[in-house]
Amino acid sequence: MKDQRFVMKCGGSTLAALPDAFFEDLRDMQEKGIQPVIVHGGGPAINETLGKLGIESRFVGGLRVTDEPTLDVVEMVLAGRINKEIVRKLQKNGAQAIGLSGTDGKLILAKPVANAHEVGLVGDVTGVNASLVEGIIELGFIPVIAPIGIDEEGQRYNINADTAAGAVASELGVDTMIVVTDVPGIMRTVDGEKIVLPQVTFADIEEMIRSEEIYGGMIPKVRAAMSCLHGNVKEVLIVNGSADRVLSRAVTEGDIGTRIIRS
Ligand SMILES: Nc1ncnc2c1ncn2[C@@H]1O[C@H](COP(=O)(O)OP(=O)(O)O)[C@@H](O)[C@H]1O
Ligand SMILES: CC(=O)N[C@@H](CCC(=O)OP(=O)(O)O)C(=O)O
Repeated sequence: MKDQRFVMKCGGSTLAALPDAFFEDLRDMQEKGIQPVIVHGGGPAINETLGKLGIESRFVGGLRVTDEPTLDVVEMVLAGRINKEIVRKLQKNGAQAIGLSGTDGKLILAKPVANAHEVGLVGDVTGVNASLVEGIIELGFIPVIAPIGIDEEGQRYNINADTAAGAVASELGVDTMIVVTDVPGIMRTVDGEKIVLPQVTFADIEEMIRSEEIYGGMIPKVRAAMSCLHGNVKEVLIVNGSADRVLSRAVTEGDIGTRIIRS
């Protein structure tokens, strides 16, 4: 990786299980002058809290159907519980971190998604306050960003965390985005055996979506990957968070998980 800066998206599927070693790895990278920017999810924790409140979770095309009461819970869980938990774990392992939501300093500007009539207050990113993120990095902190967006009128939006991370990576102009999840990469069954594909192109992805070999939560990841690879981002890596030294291996060696490239 030429760039010393990268964006990492950390999925809710894996957050609770991330070992201390994962955060120590981030600390070591920070000490070496590598600058991670973290965007996180938290879908399972949102489902759990909504469930406790007796609110049913509904998804259309992988996006949570979000009204104002749901958005209160989404913001509370993502910008409160999960964001602060990540910051605490980083600090406990010797890294320096500051947590913010996309609404702070209008970090993530958003507009309603095209199918807002179906999903409600779900947003697409229209802009990222890159200078705010850069300012935090310059101060020596890892920015930890919750995927809530805001528009110029002050309306909040729930944004899929993969989509938010892709937009942040694009706007910061980093070379690499690393998507940390609960599987070792994009998998395919070959001769009855499940294998991890070391590299996939856009054409491979489109074919695997058509054949339903890529489904569910993997779809927003590959779509966000393709979208940021249309811009300045050169590679997106999908990796498993519990693999040993996964981030430094992804950043320095790139020999882990699935690499998505333009062609
Ligand atoms: N081809 C594929 N290879 C690997 N995982 C896949 C594939 N297609 C769909 N998936 C699913 O995508 C899931 C990861 O997405 P998701 O659960 O939304 O994670 P996260 O919370 O990290 O965003 C995997 O656990 C797996 O069930
Ligand atoms: C619009 C939308 O669906 N937003 C997501 C935001 C969190 C997320 O994306 O978390 P994961 O990365 O863990 O899936 C949600 O409400 O669940």
